[in-house]
Amino acid sequence: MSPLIRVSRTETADPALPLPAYETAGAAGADLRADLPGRAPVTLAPGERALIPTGLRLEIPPGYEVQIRPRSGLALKHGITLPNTPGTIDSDYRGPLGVILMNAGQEAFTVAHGDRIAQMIVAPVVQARFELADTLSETDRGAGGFGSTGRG
Ligand SMILES: O=c1ccn([C@H]2C[C@H](O)[C@@H](COP(=O)(O)OP(=O)(O)OP(=O)(O)O)O2)c(=O)[nH]1
Repeated sequence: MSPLIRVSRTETADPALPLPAYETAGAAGADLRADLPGRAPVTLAPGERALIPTGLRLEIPPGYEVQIRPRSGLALKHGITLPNTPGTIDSDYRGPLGVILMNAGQEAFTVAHGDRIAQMIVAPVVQARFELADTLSETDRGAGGFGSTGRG
């Protein structure tokens, strides 16, 4: 069965704003909306970023995380992205969910109340254990990285 994420609204949120929703049967991401009730739209100049409230708090079940990712349409048409993509929402976080929106385009972009600004992906996550070791197991790759296997 799919995990249940309990959602509450922040004190100042617009109760009429739709909750995150999957737009199609096979969608991986549920769209998040800007919650700016009674506030002027937020205009991002080229290169500018802002924390946009969603008006939501999440109760993510243990063993899961939420990733906040850009919407490709906004990215392609307007250069709108998230500098921290994918934003990580921890299962024990109960604060307001915010989206750090950045304008990597060449023109100003305005976010209005209710706009779909990003999408959230729910994913299983594991916590590893960490142990200090004197030596690590050997592999064919060894220390090769950062393009060590050549171009293409
Ligand atoms: O795009 C984001 C990223 C994070 N968060 C919230 C939820 C997350 O659980 C918390 C902490 O995020 P993160 O661990 O990425 O931030 P940090 O800079 O390491 O802060 P902290 O020291 O609070 O963990 O902030 C958001 O609302 N939106």
